[in-house]
Amino acid sequence: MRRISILGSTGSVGVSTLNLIEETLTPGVDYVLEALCAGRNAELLAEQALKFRPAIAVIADESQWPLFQDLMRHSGIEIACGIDAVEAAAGRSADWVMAAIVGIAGLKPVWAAAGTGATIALANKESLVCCGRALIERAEAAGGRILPVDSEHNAIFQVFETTQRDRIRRLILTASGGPFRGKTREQLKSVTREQALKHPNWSMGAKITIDSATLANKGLELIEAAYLFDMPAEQIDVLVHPQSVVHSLVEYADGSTLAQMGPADMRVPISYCLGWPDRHAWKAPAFDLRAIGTLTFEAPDEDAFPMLRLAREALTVGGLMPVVFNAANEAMVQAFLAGRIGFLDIPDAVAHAMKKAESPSMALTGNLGHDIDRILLTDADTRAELAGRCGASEAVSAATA
Ligand SMILES: NC(=O)C1=CN([C@@H]2O[C@H](COP(=O)(O)OP(=O)(O)OC[C@H]3O[C@@H](n4cnc5c(N)ncnc54)[C@H](OP(=O)(O)O)[C@@H]3O)[C@@H](O)[C@H]2O)C=CC1
Ligand SMILES: CC(=O)[C@@H](O)[C@H](O)COP(=O)(O)O
Ligand SMILES: [Mn+2]
Repeated sequence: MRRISILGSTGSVGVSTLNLIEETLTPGVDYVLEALCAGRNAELLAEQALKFRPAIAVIADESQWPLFQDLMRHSGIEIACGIDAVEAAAGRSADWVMAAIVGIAGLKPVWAAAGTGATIALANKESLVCCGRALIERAEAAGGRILPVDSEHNAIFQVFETTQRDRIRRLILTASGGPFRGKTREQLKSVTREQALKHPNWSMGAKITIDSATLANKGLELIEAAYLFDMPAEQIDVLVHPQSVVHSLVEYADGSTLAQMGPADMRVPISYCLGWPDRHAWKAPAFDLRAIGTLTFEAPDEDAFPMLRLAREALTVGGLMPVVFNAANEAMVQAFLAGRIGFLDIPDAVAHAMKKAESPSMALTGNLGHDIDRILLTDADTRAELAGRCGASEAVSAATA
C-alpha cells in the first residue's frame, strides 16, 4: 500500500491527480493519503480532505485559516496553516508525492519532499529550473527519484533509451505555439489577458497558460529538459506543433526519431508517473488519429516570442541566471494577470532583469550546490529590481511572503 501526498491539490494538476486516484485505486488497499496541501482555496481543500481523509491537510494562506478550521471542525483530521507548515507536510514520509504547487512557492516543499526518499511526480517545473541538477541529486541520494509530469518531459521520459544515451542526437520539445501563434510583435502589443488565457488545447492554471502564450513555458521546459535528462542546450530543440498530439520526440544517431502521442489530457502523464515502472490502466479518453487527420510542424518565431531565446541564454549562462529568468517571468505574469501591465512588458522585463543580473554582485556562475537560501534571495532581488515595472505586490516573493 502506498502513502501518497499531493502538494497543490486544489489546482489543475492536483485535481486531475485526485480524480485519477479516485478512479483507479482503492483507498486503504492501494493507498492512503498522507498530506494534502493548498494555497488559499479553503473550501475545495476541506472538501477534498473530508472525502480522501489524509493524515494532514494544510492551507498556506493564513487569512483562510479561520474558515479552514471551521470547515474541518469535528473531522478528526490534523490540520495546519502557513508556508512553513506546507514545507513540513511535504517533508513527511511518503512513497509517492505529486509536486503541483505553482511557481517558486513550490521550491521549499519540493526540496523537503526530495529529502525523504519518496518518488516525486514533478509538475512544478519552476523548482527544477531554480535548483537544477541539485534537486535530482538530492532525491536520488535519499533513495527516491524525480518522475516528470510535464507532458513534454513525460513524453521524452517514455522514449528515452537510457542505455543508448550516447546515441541521442537531440531532444525535441513540441510547443502548441499558444493562442497568439502567427502574430507579429506589433500585433502582440494589444492582446488582452482574456485572449492570453484561452489556450488552444490544454486546460491549465492561469500562470502556465500565460507562460504558454509568451512561450516562457517552452523556455522553462527547455531548462527543465536540460536538467532532467542531463543534456546540453545545443541538443535540445523546440518545434511548434499546433495540434498538441505529439508531446515530444527523441532523435537517435541511427536516423530513428521516437515520439510519444496522446490526448491533451494531463491525466495521461500523471497516470504514467502513478504506474511507473508499469503502465497504469484507466479509462483514458479516446485518441483517434483519423479524427485528428493532420499533424503540422513549424519553427518557433523567436523575434515575436523572445522568451524562448532568453531561456536558452539563461541556461547557457547557468548558475543563478535561470532563477532570474523564472523570478522575473513569475512577477510579470502576476502583474499581467492583475491587469497592471501589457503582454509585451513580460519579455521586456525579463530581458531587463537578466541584463541587470550580469552585475558581479549577483555571483551568477558559482556552483549552485544545495543553496536554497541563495536561490530565494536571487528571486527576491529580481522581483525588487522589477518593482517599478510591475507594481509593489509582485516584488515580494511568494515563497517568502
Ligand atoms: N496544469 C497543467 O496542465 C500543467 C501544469 N504544470 C505545472 O504544474 C504546476 C501547477 O500548475 P497548475 O495545476 O496548472 O496550477 P494551478 O494554478 O491550477 O494550481 C496551483 C496549485 O498550487 C497551490 N498553491 C499555490 N501556492 C501555494 C503554497 N504556498 N502552498 C501550497 N500550495 C500552493 C494552489 O492552491 P490554491 O488554488 O488553493 O490557491 C493550487 O493548488 C505549475 O508549476 C505548472 O507549470 C506542468 C504541466 C502541465
Ligand atoms: C500540458 C503541458 O505540459 C503544458 O506545459 C503544455 O505543454 C502547454 O502548452 P504549450 O506547448 O502551449 O506551452
Ligand atoms: Mn508542458
